[in-house]
Amino acid sequence: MFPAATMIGGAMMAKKQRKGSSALKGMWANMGSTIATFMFLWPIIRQYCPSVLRRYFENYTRRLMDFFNPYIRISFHEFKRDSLRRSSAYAAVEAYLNAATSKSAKRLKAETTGKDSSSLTLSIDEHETVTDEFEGVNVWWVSNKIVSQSRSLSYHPAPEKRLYTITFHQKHREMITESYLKHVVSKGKEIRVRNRQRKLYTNTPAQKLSSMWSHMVFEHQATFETLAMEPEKKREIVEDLLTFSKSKDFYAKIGKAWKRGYLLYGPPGTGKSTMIAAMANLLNYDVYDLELSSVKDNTELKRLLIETTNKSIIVIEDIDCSIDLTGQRKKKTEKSADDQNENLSKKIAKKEAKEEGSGSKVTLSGLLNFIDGLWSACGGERLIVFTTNYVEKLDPALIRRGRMDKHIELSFCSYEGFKVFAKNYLDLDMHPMFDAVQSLMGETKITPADVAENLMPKSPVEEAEKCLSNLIQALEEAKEEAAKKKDTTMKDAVQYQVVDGETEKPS
Ligand SMILES: Nc1ncnc2c1ncn2[C@@H]1O[C@H](COP(=O)(O)OP(=O)(O)OP(=O)(O)O)[C@@H](O)[C@H]1O
Repeated sequence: MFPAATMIGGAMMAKKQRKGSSALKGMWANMGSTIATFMFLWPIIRQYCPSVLRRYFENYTRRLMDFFNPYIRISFHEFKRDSLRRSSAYAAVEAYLNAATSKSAKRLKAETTGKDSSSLTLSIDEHETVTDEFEGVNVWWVSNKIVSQSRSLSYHPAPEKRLYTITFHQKHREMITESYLKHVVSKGKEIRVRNRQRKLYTNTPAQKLSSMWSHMVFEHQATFETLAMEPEKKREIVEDLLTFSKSKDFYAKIGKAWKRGYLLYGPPGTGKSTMIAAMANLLNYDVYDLELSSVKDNTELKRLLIETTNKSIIVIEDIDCSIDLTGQRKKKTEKSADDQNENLSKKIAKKEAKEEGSGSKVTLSGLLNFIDGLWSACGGERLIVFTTNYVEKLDPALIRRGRMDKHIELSFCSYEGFKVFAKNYLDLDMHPMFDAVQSLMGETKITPADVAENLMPKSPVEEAEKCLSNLIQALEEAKEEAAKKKDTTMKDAVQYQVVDGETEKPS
């Protein structure tokens, strides 16, 4: 009895379900044909419908669809609105997606970027959708591209604007906006730091208008290990740099912008530029090599500063002859008597030639503002490095502590410095010829650049002894030269006394 009743009930249920599903099918079929008819008619409506009415209609259709659509979309645009600066959130999302989802994507872009230029980096191709999962919730990311048709945006470096869009169900809104997106951005930033390919930027005048940063990959191999310098001094500089890079909270606590100024001074060829490269390699920073004579005025200087990124070194080389920082353009330099001044004259003349063309109007106050004005506090983790061969020629305001926090003198090569070269260039820790080098270095001056040049093997088979004897010969020549110079100076002084004597007592 019971099973029979169940069977009848089951049959009735099945009949009801069949009826229901055929009604549902009919409804879908009707809806499908309505949509098809509408889509067929829409171009005709679009053509004859007045534009105001059409916009009104489109607007309401979108609102209606949004009302029924349970999915939320958030976009991350490559460039901030009305800005040439790349959005850091976009860059972080890009890095995150490339690492997290490129394995599941079906269409990928391959580029030779990254630390090793021989290896390929894969990233999601345009219009590709990838799924990511976070705490059991699925989200969908799409990579998009908008090609700008507007002529007014022709100055924009990228007429194609890229964006990433994330779509998720509205019931996960809180979790996605408060946890997931933070997770994506922080992970993406971490990945970027790990894969960072450091860049060397320089400001080049764009079509004689204003200068813009352009960059190339920074591949200088100098490190503090290869830098020839007294070990104690080197350790102190390395500690100073590392302490700076870890002091974000300290700078915030004392209310100072997170930046530090370094003044590197010393004769040509003593390793100022080499030290900047070693600094960048130690801290993994980008380098902005600022050519002041190409900067039109203080406003442009400010803009260039704003465009620099965190974790960077802003370098102004040969600051003493970059531009006239006293308010007046430097006059053509008179021919100086000694070698050092001759060197300075050449540098100034070269910069002046550039200035004549560019007409830089950057002033000392503009530069001081650049270093520690309000704008300089934008961003953080930046080193500002000035180099000069003639520290005494600089305006004290420019290099006072607080602006240039650390003054580092790079001087002639010491015996300790030579030992670093011998180890790096010749793989020698000790050699009987070292004594001769040490004693000559105590008697005469030689720049690290000259030591490097002499120790460089001139052919693949040249032996270490030959390189050392080249250096000894160079040191002996430098000693002789110095002695000759001293002799001439003394003779001149004696002559002068005699002439003086004669003037006092004419014969
Ligand atoms: N202290 C050093 N350690 C290692 N190499 C050095 C050092 N000083 C100079 N050199 C070598 O000499 C070359 C020139 O040095 P560098 O350009 O750094 O000198 P500089 O002080 O910046 O000169 P300038 O004042 O003319 O710009 C470098 O390529 C490097 O090989």
